[in-house]
Amino acid sequence: MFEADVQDVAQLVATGSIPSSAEIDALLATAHERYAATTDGRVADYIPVLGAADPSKFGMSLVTADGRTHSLGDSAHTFSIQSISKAFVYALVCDALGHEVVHDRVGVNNTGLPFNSVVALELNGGSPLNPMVNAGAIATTALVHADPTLRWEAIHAGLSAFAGRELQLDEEVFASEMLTNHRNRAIAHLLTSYTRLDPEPLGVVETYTKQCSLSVTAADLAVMGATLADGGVNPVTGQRVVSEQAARDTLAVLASCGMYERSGEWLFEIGLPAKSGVSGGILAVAPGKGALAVFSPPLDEAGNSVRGQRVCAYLSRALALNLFASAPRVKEQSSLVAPGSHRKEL
Ligand SMILES: NC(=O)CC[C@H](N)C(=O)O
Repeated sequence: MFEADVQDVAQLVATGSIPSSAEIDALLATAHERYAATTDGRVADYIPVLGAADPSKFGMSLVTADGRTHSLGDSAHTFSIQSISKAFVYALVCDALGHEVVHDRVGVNNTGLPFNSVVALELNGGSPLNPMVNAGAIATTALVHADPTLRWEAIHAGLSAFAGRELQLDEEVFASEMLTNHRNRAIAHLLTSYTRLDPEPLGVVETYTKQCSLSVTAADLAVMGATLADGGVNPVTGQRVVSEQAARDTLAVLASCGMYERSGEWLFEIGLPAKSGVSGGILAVAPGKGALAVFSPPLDEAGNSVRGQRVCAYLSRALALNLFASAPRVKEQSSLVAPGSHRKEL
């Protein structure tokens, strides 16, 4: 899908080298121009208030792991973070409890099914399989704290630290989703029946819905992603938000599950850990380098922003960010090859 779309894109930055600020600005401008006229995709409306989003809004922001920010278009437009929150709540839980706890309760494998699938739970004996689908995210949110007030405070403070500013709750989105989140309530009850949720299920769904209703901009998301790219330290504020291990764990889960049932295609073609949300945000992280966030509400069938995916495909290629396209000299420095050793030619 994306390969065909970006076949004409030249790699403008040598693999392994650091692009200049002017190069990044020029590439963002080209990406914006290239995809501004795209009309594919549909705005999500199963959460009623999201259906009123302006499909023409289009913004992007790139923050490097050393804290340089580049933004374009509607990068300061606020929208609810939705499923992108799942990545950061997972990071906070891994930081506090260690990944083993979430691994036992949730898992790290792709379901191959839509993000709000009930069948996926039933097929797997009540295991949500991963923390990026709704079932796994609800189970992960439950691990933050058994007390609902402390649970919300920890999530609000944690996600704000990732963004480097205090994030606000979008009350309208929260109210709209609380009126219509019957499927998530069913999922939480099912998790309880499988003893995968300790606190009261509806209380956990309320916290989960709140975390999804936090208001962010593309610029915020890029800082949040750059914090993961920077091993858990927010490169703009300098604050350590989570451990290096928790940041690494999160990026690994984003690579396998962040784009739901399209995660395989995404990794194959774009080669970056990423997370999408139904309000139209996409965040792609280049470990050690930085993060790119795009906001554009029209979505594909899997619930991923259409323009967002295309911009990421374009910039991953132009900026040589694909993790699997490593430069030969990186290979020589790898600890897997002992210095001075020569592998026998096969
Ligand atoms: N994919 C998403 O962004 C889904 C999040 C949304 N709050 C839900 O639970 O359905």
